[in-house]
Amino acid sequence: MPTPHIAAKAGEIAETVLMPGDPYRAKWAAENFLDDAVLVNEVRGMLGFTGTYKGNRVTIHGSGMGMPSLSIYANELITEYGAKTLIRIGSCGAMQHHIKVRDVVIAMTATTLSTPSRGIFKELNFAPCADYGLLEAAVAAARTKDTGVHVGGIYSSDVFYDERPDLTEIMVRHGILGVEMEAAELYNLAARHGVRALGIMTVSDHLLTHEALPSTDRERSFGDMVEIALEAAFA
Ligand SMILES: O=P(O)(O)O[C@H]1O[C@H](CO)[C@@H](O)[C@H]1O
Ligand SMILES: O=c1cc[nH]c(=O)[nH]1
Repeated sequence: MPTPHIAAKAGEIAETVLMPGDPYRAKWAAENFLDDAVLVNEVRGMLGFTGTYKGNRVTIHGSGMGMPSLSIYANELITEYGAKTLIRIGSCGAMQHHIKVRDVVIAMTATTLSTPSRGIFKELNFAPCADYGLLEAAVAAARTKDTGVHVGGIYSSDVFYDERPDLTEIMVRHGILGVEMEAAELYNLAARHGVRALGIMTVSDHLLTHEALPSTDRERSFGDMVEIALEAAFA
């Protein structure tokens, strides 16, 4: 400590870490939802802040996009800084007609074609799984809000620009709620290290209707999701 990718000193990272893909979403969330937020990392522009929420210490740290990037930050946060609860606060593309843009999706599990853990699991099709206590608390927190909430399986993709309409059709037909790019490996790492993890995503675009929010909204407008994550972490 510090690590190759995180410059925070010992004790500057909280046991509870919220992880958006976007480092500027981390900044916005820290400034708007934490008290006394302090910048604790900016190596490579991957911003991390530590502050408090209702008196509880929290770090909000970017993961970057994609499972290899998330894997670097989550590994270092867990093994070097002692993170015990990691909640992804992400965006996703909806894959079902009953899900609307700006609804919140809470991931029980995440289907993949591959993850950075494939080399460890080899022939084993390990089922990445959310922490049930966090999941239950997040659903309860979400039910207190007006936002639509959906709980189920998502797809963690290695690509944003997908060239497999056949695969999308299969996932839609099997009830996958949405697509994002990090949750499966977060769940794999949490299982490996015995910590808690949950993925909460706000729908930023729709694969079936082709609606899409602008990047500024993806950075600065997903407040319900941040509050759901914070309430779940300390329930
Ligand atoms: O908005 P974030 O949290 O980055 O999440 C989604 O957005 C990125 C792609 O635009 C990927 O990281 C995907 O998982
Ligand atoms: O990975 C992602 C994230 C948001 N929207 C998508 O379509 N894909």
